[in-house]
Amino acid sequence: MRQVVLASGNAGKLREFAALLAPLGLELLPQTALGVPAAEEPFGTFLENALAKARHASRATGLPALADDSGICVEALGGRPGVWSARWSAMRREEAAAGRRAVAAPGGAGPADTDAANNAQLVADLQGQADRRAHYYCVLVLVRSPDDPQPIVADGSWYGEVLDAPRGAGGFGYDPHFLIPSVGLTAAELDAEAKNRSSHRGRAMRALVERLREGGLTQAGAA
Ligand SMILES: O=c1nc[nH]c2c1ncn2[C@H]1C[C@H](O)[C@@H](COP(=O)(O)OP(=O)(O)OP(=O)(O)O)O1
Ligand SMILES: [Mg+2]
Repeated sequence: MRQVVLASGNAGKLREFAALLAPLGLELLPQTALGVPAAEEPFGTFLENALAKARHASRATGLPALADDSGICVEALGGRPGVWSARWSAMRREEAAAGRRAVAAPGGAGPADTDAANNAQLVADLQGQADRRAHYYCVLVLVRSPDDPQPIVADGSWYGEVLDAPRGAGGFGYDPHFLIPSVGLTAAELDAEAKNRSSHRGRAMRALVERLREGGLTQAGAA
């Protein structure tokens, strides 16, 4: 296996993957460069959404595909935004309009909200809340074909706290509001290498590489 489609349209993720995967000698092709439209991600688990994204990109291109589904899970919000992270501000608007907490599945193929809107929503949700604990979660799924019976799966978490006031210009998404207490910096204040060393995505990627080294891909005839 040399060419792999990256089943993501998120520029922040793509930058991080380029660094994380450089040592593997794989040629990574962002799905956007191949004209693959965003997949639906309607499920209530990160795993199911990642699998759907990987299959979608592999089916569209005929290539192996790697997908990432990730989000921020906040203790005081019962683990939300979670799988709704990319569409959190729209989700909360819909809930407010409906006057109740939504039970429906996450956002389908609708466009993600801007980071600024999602961050503002999260800060508003935590107004007056003393418990700031949160973690990022990332699951990666690699399929060799759209019908691969043995998807390779790895995950990772990164623990921190949500800050009201943003700090830092690196990273993407919720990073300016995500404080790592042990270093006293937000994820957006870390340089790219430092973020990859400790992030949910970095951990998941290293676990995935471990799986690949165990023989997953070379045995499967996709080389
Ligand atoms: O390291 C991170 N630093 C900050 N924010 C992050 C991170 N990792 C995930 N996140 C947030 C961004 C987005 O609000 C959601 C992912 O949503 P998710 O559906 O997996 O990605 P996406 O829609 O942006 O792109 P795509 O589905 O094409 O990969 O979690
Ligand atoms: Mg998405």
